[in-house]
Amino acid sequence: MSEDRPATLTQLAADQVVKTYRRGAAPAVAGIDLEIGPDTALGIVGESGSGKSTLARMLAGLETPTSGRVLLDGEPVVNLLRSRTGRSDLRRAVQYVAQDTSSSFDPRRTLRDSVRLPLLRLLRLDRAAADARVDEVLTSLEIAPALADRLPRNVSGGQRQRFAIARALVVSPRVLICDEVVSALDVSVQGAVLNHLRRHTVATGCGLVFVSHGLPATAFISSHLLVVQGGRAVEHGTVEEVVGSPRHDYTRTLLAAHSGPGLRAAS
Ligand SMILES: Nc1ncnc2c1ncn2[C@@H]1O[C@H](COP(=O)(O)OP(=O)(O)OP(=O)(O)O)[C@@H](O)[C@H]1O
Repeated sequence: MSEDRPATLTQLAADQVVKTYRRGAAPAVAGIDLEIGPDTALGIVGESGSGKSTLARMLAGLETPTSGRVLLDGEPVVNLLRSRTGRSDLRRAVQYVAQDTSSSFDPRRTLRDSVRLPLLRLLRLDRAAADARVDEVLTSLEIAPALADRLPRNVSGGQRQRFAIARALVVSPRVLICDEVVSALDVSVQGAVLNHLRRHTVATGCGLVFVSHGLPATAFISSHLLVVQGGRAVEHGTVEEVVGSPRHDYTRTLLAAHSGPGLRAAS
């Protein structure tokens, strides 16, 4: 890991993480280092099967590395996962939103109930304080309050995705991990969700990991880009560096495939 950044600014780090799902199989992630600070919005791009989701899930503590370590404030995440307090600390600090929200909500609870739940369970807020916080986050994400009283099956996929983001943000995580959260949305909704995410992370200093096939969306929202191929980081730098002067052929291929008006660095 780089030595030029004060350790206190690194919230979440991967230290040579490897994930091999089956003995003898090629690793899905083959030794990646990264650091996420409060000012970092790291976009992870690469083709299908390159290991992006595996890396994101390891960062969230949802997948255990075969070797290497994920560290939250310097503490190995595997240690945190051993105790209830540690798991709770990890969930407060790091939230993960997946692409497929169809099964991530309890079908019998209203969306408001689901968004409120982490406040009751993780932050131990009372019901009134939790409701006030839910309203605050729904408003910031421009979600119509009436939608929150519906069951998950009674809203669109795009609306459910916004509720999944609200449920992650409600506990004010220090790092938000978004795994292909806009890929299934139509273009106009994609833009709105990206704008909300960008505004929120910039305003609150929440670190962001944004996994996507889509280079334009990723470049828009990110301060840094990690380009992965076959489980390895082939390029890692600021958006300006990677988009402006790519050093690897694979990055140049990705950029050529996505050249167009939407591809620009986040300011
Ligand atoms: N639970 C699992 N068990 C076995 N192999 C897996 C598992 N999850 C992922 N893999 C394999 O690991 C490799 C990387 O998959 P991963 O989903 O991390 O890639 P990705 O870049 O996120 O792909 P996509 O963009 O298609 O989601 C692939 O070869 C995949 O088949």
